[in-house]
Amino acid sequence: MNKEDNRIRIGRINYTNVWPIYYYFADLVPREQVEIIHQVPTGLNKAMAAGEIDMGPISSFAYGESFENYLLYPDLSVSAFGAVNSILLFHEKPLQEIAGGEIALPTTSATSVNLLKIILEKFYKGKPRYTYAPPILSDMMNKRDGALLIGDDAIKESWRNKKYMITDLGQEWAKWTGKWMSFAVWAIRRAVVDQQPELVKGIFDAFVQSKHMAHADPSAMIKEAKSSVGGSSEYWQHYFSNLCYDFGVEQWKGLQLYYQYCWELGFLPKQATVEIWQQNRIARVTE
Ligand SMILES: C=C(O[C@@H]1C=C(C(=O)O)C=C[C@H]1O)C(=O)O
Repeated sequence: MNKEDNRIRIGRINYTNVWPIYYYFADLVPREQVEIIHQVPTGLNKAMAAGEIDMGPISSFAYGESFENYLLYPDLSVSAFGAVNSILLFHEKPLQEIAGGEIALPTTSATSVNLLKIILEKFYKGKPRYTYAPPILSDMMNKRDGALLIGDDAIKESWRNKKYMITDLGQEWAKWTGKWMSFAVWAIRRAVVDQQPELVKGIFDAFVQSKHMAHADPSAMIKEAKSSVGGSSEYWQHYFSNLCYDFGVEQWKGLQLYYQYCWELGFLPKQATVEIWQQNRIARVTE
């Protein structure tokens, strides 16, 4: 809660990928009760862990790090089965040849950097050296074999790119596992669920309604994405309809496998369990 005015503090990833869930949201909740904080995923992950925000999308990896403190909303995520179009590795040589090389990772991401490590280390049996860098492709590729970008940074470079091979990590994950991948999940601090159950429910309903409204008629959202980020209407039509904003059994199964691999490879200290908020009941997801 914001100490001065008691508003609930809600994160928002400042990439286009979350637009459907927010596009109508502000009109559906009492404005005096919510404050929206825009940041890149790693910023939101840290703010949630520090108690500076109360709920919102975080990297699914960050949920795996702090799952004891959070519950997840059902029906809300940024997921894909196969290509995501905005989680992209740029590289000069085929993956087999760079799996032991130098890779630049963006400071904006937590889920996708660990997903890339799983792909290169577990699936391609490599052991690359990683360096973290701000998401600027030309700098990242300086003396490196590959660079990962996420969100709008990845989208814009995919439009400009004439130089590199591009690997979509969602596609790689589906190829090796046959599973869904959820990149962002909607977390709520457990204490907030206890303190503000009605508001937690109202906010959930508003997010879900925004998602349905944006899906039913995406034209205004597509027009705005085109004017503020660039690209064509066809691009955004495909981008939004290709991403999945639901969070159900298929997405949970994919995420459980991701957490298992993160644990096996030592990226997470414990195997995370997915616990879902259900109108004040808690459901633990098991396969
Ligand atoms: C689909 C995307 O997923 C994002 C990737 C994240 C990560 O790698 O930590 C976190 C949140 C998501 O917004 C994207 O960035 O385009």
